[in-house]
Amino acid sequence: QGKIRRFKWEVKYEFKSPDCFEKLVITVNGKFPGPTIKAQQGDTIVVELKNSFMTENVAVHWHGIRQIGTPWFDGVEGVTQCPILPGEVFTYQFVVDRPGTYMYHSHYGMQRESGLIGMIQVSPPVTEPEPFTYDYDRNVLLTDWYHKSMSEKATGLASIPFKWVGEPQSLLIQGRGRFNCSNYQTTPPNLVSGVCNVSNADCSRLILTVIPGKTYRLRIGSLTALSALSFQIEGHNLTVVEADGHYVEPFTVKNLFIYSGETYSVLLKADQNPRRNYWITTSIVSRPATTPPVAVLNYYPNHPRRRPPTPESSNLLPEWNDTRSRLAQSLAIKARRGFIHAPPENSDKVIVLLNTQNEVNGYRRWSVNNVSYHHPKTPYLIALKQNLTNAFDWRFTPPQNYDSRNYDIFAKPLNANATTSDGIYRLRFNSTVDVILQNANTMNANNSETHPWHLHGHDFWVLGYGEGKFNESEDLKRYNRVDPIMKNTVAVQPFGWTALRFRADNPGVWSFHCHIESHFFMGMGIVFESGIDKVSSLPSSIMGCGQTKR
Ligand SMILES: O=C1O[C@H]([C@@H](O)CO)C(O)=C1O
Repeated sequence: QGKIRRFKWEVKYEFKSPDCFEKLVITVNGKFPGPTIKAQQGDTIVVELKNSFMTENVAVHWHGIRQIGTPWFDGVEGVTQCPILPGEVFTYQFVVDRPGTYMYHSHYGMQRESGLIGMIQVSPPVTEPEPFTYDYDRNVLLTDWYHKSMSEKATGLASIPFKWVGEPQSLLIQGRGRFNCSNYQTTPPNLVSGVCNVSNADCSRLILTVIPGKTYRLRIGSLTALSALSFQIEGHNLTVVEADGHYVEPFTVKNLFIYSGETYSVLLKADQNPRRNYWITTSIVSRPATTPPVAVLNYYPNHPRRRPPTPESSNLLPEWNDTRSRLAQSLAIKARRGFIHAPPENSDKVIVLLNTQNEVNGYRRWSVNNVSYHHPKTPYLIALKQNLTNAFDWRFTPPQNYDSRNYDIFAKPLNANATTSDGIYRLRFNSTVDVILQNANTMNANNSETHPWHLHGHDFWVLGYGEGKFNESEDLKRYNRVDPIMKNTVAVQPFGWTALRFRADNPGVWSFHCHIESHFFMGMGIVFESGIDKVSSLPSSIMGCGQTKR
């Protein structure tokens, strides 16, 4: 029987300068990133959330928490709940059932990238210690940062002509980065006037102080809006021990690749020359962009402000387009011996999901099997449970086995027109489902992007990755059926495929989508339902919109 941990949160906008440029930032109780939730496996988390925005709705997703028995508190506006209106208080209540590193963030429109983010640390029961030891625990939450508002970006994506959000202005480590203010005078896309002050305390360099000889567990999470990242600490190795709440057979990296929606725990031993400090960097990979923010690893008792003797740029960064190295890390991640949950031997169903960039009525969109997703006005969970048969397109069966065999993934789509729908994928309760995420060329020649896919309500086994088009007769043989890691977020690489398997054993309605904020907004997602008849009666707090309006 766990403890009940109660939190009272107020979310609002405040002026802050996380990268020295002042803009509106969402804070939780005045903090950005929000407070860390610390709990033990089996505890119940109760968050009383007050929406103090003047004009915006909100909903908060507890990323990686499966919400077993509480599918209505998954926090996805349009899927599991009506949005929380300005001035309202909404109470989330759920059990954290597994130890590990998780995150929380807004799941309303593109609001996540305005700053409603934070971390969740769940410790195991004392009788089941973790299979590694460390002296101290530190959060390293990574984000990319834009100076335009969420509304401006979302409006651009939903306009004709299409206005792409572009690359972020900076990267933040624990909410702090550094924009080169002089760029505002020189670089055309950044010609915006505003307060940019390099001596603002909000953007002072993040200092991670370590005691020589001690071991640190860095809980690294990424909630970027767009960017895939590499994280590195000059002169130090990082030993990966956890991914998305599952223990990893330890392996060592110099550059940790991390996609939006993923968490990793790495062990850092302070075993280098203690008479100096070292650069900590993160950089964008898989897109040709550079905005390296730099933090400092400070060896106690050196002065935290003492500059490392090397240039900031001396920390070796991977090439942005080195897909092979990223794939190599993904392939190196295996479940830890002694903690392997073998996947079911066979699946009941295989769903191939072809990821394409398209147009729908002249609007630029992303589609899955040629269908671009949009939220209904009445959340699915309520519509399905209450049998509201005209709340969304119940008759529509998404093309689960869309014939992608003849689709040329290396070319721009021949016919780029897709359709749009709010139809869902209904899965037999307790069935085992394989999903093949198949990447393809975008609407630009010779271009394919990285997409981190996040599944709500479940963890899945990552069975395999590959380059090119998935080929059943060949690639099935390459699946890892022995010690695959379980995760909730996994990347599909440019022109590649990723295969995963999960058990549809959590009654509810669950979103499965690209964790790139603008891609989901542009339709890159689907919804799974299973076991709706096993969902107990819904709390009235999630209602009040669409057909649930009284
Ligand atoms: O969705 C996207 O749109 C742009 C580009 O494809 C538009 O031409 C881009 O880089 C995306 O990720």
